Formats: sequence, C-alpha cells, structure tokens
Amino acid sequence: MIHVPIMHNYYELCPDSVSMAPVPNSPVKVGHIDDVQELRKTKPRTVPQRFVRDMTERPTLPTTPLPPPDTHMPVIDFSKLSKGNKDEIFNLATACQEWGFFQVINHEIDLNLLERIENLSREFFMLPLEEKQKYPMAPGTVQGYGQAFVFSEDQKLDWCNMFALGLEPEYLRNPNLWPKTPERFSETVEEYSREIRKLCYNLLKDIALGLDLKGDVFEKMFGVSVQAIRMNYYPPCSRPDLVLGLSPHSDGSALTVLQQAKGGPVGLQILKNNTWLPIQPIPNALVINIGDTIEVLTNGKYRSVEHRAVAHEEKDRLSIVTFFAPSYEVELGPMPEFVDENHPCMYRRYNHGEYSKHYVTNKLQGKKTLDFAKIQTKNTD
Ligand SMILES: COC(=O)C(/C=C/C1=C(C)CCCC1(C)C)=C/O[C@H]1C=C(C)C(=O)O1
Ligand SMILES: O=C(O)CCC(=O)C(=O)O
Ligand SMILES: [Fe+2]
Repeated sequence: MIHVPIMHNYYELCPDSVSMAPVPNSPVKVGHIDDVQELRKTKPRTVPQRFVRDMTERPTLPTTPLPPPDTHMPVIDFSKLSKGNKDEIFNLATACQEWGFFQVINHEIDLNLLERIENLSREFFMLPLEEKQKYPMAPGTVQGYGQAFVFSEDQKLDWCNMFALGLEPEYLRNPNLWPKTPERFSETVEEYSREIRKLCYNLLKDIALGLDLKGDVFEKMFGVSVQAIRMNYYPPCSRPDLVLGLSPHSDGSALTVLQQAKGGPVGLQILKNNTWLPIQPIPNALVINIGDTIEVLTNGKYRSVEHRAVAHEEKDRLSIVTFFAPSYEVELGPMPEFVDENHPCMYRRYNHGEYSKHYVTNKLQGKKTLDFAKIQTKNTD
C-alpha cells in the first residue's frame, strides 16, 4: 500500500514517481497579479500593460453573422450512446478525429445540478476579495483562488480569475482550500464531480468502442483516475481586443468537460485549420474535449486541440471545467493498435505523474507542453 501525503502545492502535488515522496518547494517570483474583477470595478478605459498581448497574440473577436454551419462543433446525443446506437458511436469517433471537441446533449446529468453549481460558482466569485483570498492560489501552484500558470514577472496575464480544486484521488485535496461560503458549495462540488466522473467513464467507453477497442480499456488502464475542477470567471473588459481571457493551450487531461454558464457571451475559441473558431454554446449542453493523454494513447489519431477564451466588452462569463486524467502512477505511451509502418510511434513512454508535474510547472503555450512526450523526428530537408 502506498501512502501519499496531502499535497498543497505544485511541487508537492506530484510526488516523485518512484518513491512517491514529496519534492521540496521552490519559490516562484510572479510579481504583482491584479485581480481582474477588482480592476473592472474601477472601470478603467485602459487595461494594465501586463494584460496587453503582443500583436501576434491578440484575439479575433466573434463577429456577426456567426460562422457558417459547417464550422459548427459536432453535437453528440448521449441518450443514443447509452442505448448502444452504433451510428452515434460513429459520430462520436468522427467528432474526436476531426474536431477533438464536441458538445454533448441529453447527458443525463440533472439540469438542476448544473444550475446549482453555476449559481454557487458565481456566488463564490461575487464574494468580497478578502473572503476569496482566504483560499489563495500560491504563486506557481494550480489550486485555490487566483491565476494559475504564472511563473515569471514579465509573463502576460489572462483576463480571468480562477478557482480550482483537486478532487480525486483523495491525496490531491487540500481541505484548507475548500470554501466555507457560499453554503453547500463543497457538497455541491462533490455531487457534481460524481456525476461528471460517471459521464467521463461512459464517454471513454464509447470512445474506446469507436476505436475498435474493448469498452473498458481506458477505465482499466487509468487506475484511480485524477479529477480536478476549475471555475473560470471572466469579467467584462473595456479592451477585449487587446487581452486574452485564457491563453491558448491544450488540456493535459484525457478528457475535459466544460460547462458554460447560461446567458454568457461566446468566449471559447478553438484552433481549426489554423483559424480561431468561436464556439456558440448550446443551452444545457456540455462541451467535451480530447486531452493530451488520448492523443498519446491513440498515437495522434485523436488530437488534443488548442483552445483559448476571449473576454467581452460588456458581459461577464463563467465556465466550470473538469479535468479527468489517469492515475499519476500510470505509464503511458501509444497503444500498439495505433502503431504500424504507416503510423510510426510519435510519443515516448512516460509516467503520467511526471507529465502532470511538467504540465503544471510551465505556462500555457499552445501545444508546447506535449513536446515532453514527442519523439523528435529528424528534419531531412
Ligand atoms: C488547463 O489545465 C489545467 O488547469 C489542469 C489542471 C489540473 C489540476 C488542478 C486544477 C488541481 C489538481 C491537479 C491537476 C493538475 C489535476 C489540467 O489538468 C490536467 C493536466 C494534467 C497533466 C492532468 O492530469 O490533468
Ligand atoms: O472558459 C473556457 O471556455 C475555456 C476554459 C479552458 O479551456 C480551461 O479551463 O482549460
Ligand atoms: Fe482548456
């Protein structure tokens, strides 16, 4: 039996993969990070320089009319998957291969639960700053209230406040970071997480079937899966054309589940055919995306797609994101089913705990984090 300590920061978060011992802290100098909600309260017409992106990074903002229908993210009907509908499994496989993203409707999660988590998340972000700062995200760490993925004083900041918690396995939890207000916050997070976990296992089963694998292959492989939740709050910004809500990245998970709060503006954009495509939310649907783990396991057949969030001039936006990943003890690499002479092995084998440590100790920068696992091919030009 392995005993894993309670982990409070990113160095401790991933124990040494061999000894499972925590590795010592390292101070990270990130400079002053303005709280964007507080900045917004002063309604500045200019945004602080630290949020202003270089020209090449500035967003293209959603235009009217909206993009044509063939650029709409696929919609998967979970009630059909539940009945074992082969056509829907095929649609899911196509969505994973061609988009890396899809929206799930009829997901069987109580809409009242989605509404409750949304309301409680919003209530949390609306608390006074001093209250939220009782659960601080320490510099360089990813849990608590603040800005994650900031590692230097000159790094540009996202126009976003985050609140994140590690949920499973138990050792990821830091009880000091679980808010006492709003009331029922913690119980609702627990209930929500159980439902999302079920959805993830079900989707992984259908993803496996769509790949001609056994339905339980991922569940068996993942061991005691890692699960984390992050609430992202994007206040309105007077210059959304200059800032990013969330920097471009792919998710280091196997699957990510994104709930976009009702009534919010379009904010999520995914990189498709080298163009940033805004995603129109479908009411009550959940957005699912393929993370780096599935890209590696399928040897790149299914890819984790780069995405980002943009801010809006007048409206705020709230998203609730679940990251679902294998146990940190699991060794990953392309499955033999996806490697042959036409599909050479593109990723090395590695320990997911090591990948996680690498992921959370580097800034979000497109798909750069996955270089950790890529086998570098020689450039013959
Ligand atoms: C953008 O992706 C993330 O923020 C993220 C972080 C997840 C985590 C927490 C918020 C707290 C507990 C640790 C954990 C790293 C899971 C993505 O999660 C992915 C990335 C890796 C790697 C992973 O295992 O899940
Ligand atoms: O808020 C969003 O739409 C995107 C969130 C996201 O990509 C993330 O938290 O990893
Ligand atoms: Fe993401």
